[in-house]
Amino acid sequence: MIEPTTLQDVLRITPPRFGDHRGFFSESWNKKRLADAGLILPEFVQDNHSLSRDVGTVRGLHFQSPPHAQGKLVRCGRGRIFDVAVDVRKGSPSYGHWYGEELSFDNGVQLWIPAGFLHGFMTLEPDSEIVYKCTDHYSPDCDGAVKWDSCGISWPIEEITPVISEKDDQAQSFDRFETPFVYEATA
Ligand SMILES: Cc1cn([C@H]2C[C@H](O)[C@@H](COP(=O)(O)OP(=O)(O)O[C@H]3O[C@@H](C)C(=O)[C@@H](O)[C@H]3O)O2)c(=O)[nH]c1=O
Repeated sequence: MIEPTTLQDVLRITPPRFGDHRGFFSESWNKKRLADAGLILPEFVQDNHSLSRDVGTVRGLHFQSPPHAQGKLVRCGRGRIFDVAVDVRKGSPSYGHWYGEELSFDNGVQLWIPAGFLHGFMTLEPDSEIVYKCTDHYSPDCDGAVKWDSCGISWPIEEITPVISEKDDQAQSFDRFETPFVYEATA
């Protein structure tokens, strides 16, 4: 099932799961199935997987600038995360707006986040894992971050100090961020 979100071009994808007495089987990515449903995504060239030990770990908000901008197809492999996209396409009607949703091992929901959005997440269970496909390779020279708490996002756990990387702690705030992305209206 492919569903819109409150952000144009960010999509929610829920692949079917076939359950039986052993557990379930699911095609977590099937290019043809999505194309048959009308969704043709750019080619994926890298798969990423990270583990976050503590509840309240925040990674983000990240982006890669052109020419190595990345679209990401994100899911939770274990545990639960609150995954967020922020529209930073200059000229977009929803510039600066964010969308967040709980992705979990149990719900199997995926988010398609195209280039032009910041991406980040907060873990809601210990030992949560995120798995995501990317449309461009990692490019440290194009890597950038915006401070996780500078975009007005309503994070689900507000009462704890998040576990974050030094890089994310020193990230620029959203009001100083000069976006390298430009909105291109789709038909
Ligand atoms: C992102 C990335 C990192 N690395 C290395 C660099 C560094 O030594 C180590 C950890 O990198 P980071 O601290 O940037 O990892 P992390 O904070 O998990 O970064 C990720 O966050 C989420 C929210 C995203 O959307 C991703 O695109 C990516 O930016 O892994 C790669 O080798 N390839 C990659 O694609």
